[in-house]
Amino acid sequence: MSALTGKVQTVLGLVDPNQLGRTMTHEHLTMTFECCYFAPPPGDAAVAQNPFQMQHMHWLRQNPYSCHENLLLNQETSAVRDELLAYRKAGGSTIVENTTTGIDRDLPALRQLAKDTGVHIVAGAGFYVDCTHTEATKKMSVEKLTDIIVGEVLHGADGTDVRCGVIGEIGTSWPITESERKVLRATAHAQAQLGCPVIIHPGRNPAAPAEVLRILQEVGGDIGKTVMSHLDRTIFDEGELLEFANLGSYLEYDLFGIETLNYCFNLDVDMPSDSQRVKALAFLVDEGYEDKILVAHDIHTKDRLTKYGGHGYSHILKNIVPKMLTRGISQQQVDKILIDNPKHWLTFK
Ligand SMILES: CC(=O)NCCS(=O)(=O)O
Repeated sequence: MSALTGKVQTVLGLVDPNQLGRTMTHEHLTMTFECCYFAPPPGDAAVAQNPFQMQHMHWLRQNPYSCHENLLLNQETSAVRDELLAYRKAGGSTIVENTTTGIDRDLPALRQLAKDTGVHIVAGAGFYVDCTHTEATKKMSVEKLTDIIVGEVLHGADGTDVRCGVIGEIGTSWPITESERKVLRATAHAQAQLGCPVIIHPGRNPAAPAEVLRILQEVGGDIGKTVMSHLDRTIFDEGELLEFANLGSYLEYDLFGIETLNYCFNLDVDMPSDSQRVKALAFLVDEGYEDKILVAHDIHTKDRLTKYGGHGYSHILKNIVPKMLTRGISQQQVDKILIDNPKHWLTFK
């Protein structure tokens, strides 16, 4: 039992879990994604230089990672503030901000956004994928990494007194690297000490999510308090999905709004449409997993902001929820996905 037990930790302090309301469990409000820059298709170098014009927006949505400027969400704090006010108007109340070390977490900005908008913001502790680990990070022991993560939750991160309320998104690649394995072990140790929520970014392979859970479990991680993100681009076969769901983590569909034809990070993947995502949720509900489902947009590039004609942070509340209700998911089940499941996950043990 600690001071955190039974509470949720936001960037403005501890709150009662019943205050959270509708929650997006995987968003970014300020970050950079230069680590994942992907060269434009042959012949498209010129448009990639300056795509923020109406006639290029379709290109940008099909090639979001091929324009440097699009990867700088940290330049859009004012637009994000407006988005959060719109999110509240649409009935949203809480956002879990998954930016970790390696993709430019900005805790003072998050605290200011929470103050300006009244949205509860929960910040993430820990480290993103291997290619963003510094040489110093790669050399750290599991014990040192654990101390850093625990400190980010108990005392504040990045030299601030802003405390993180979840561990993650913890980044993993496929295959999982040695440095990422150490971070995963540290995550499990920190979770065992703190009783806190964990959220994982799996590598882009159907075997990745289960392998991450195996590593966490091996060193005492609490799988029932762990979210597996990005299932919409990772596991496609229904049998494999059920096998994974049976392991007991939360199941997150968090790329709502992305309808890219060619997924540049894994061309074998057919990125699902939002309709297909809703179908996957309905399937999991039918199979009895309604207590484990979470949803979000994982906004991490500029083009997805309403300022640039994108879907914004209110898309699920405004468009996806009505669709869910027409596809066999009841209002009570929607409320579980948006309110109850996030609340249970985010509450410290
Ligand atoms: C910020 C982040 O990691 N987003 C996920 C992008 S991915 O293409 O689904 O890996």
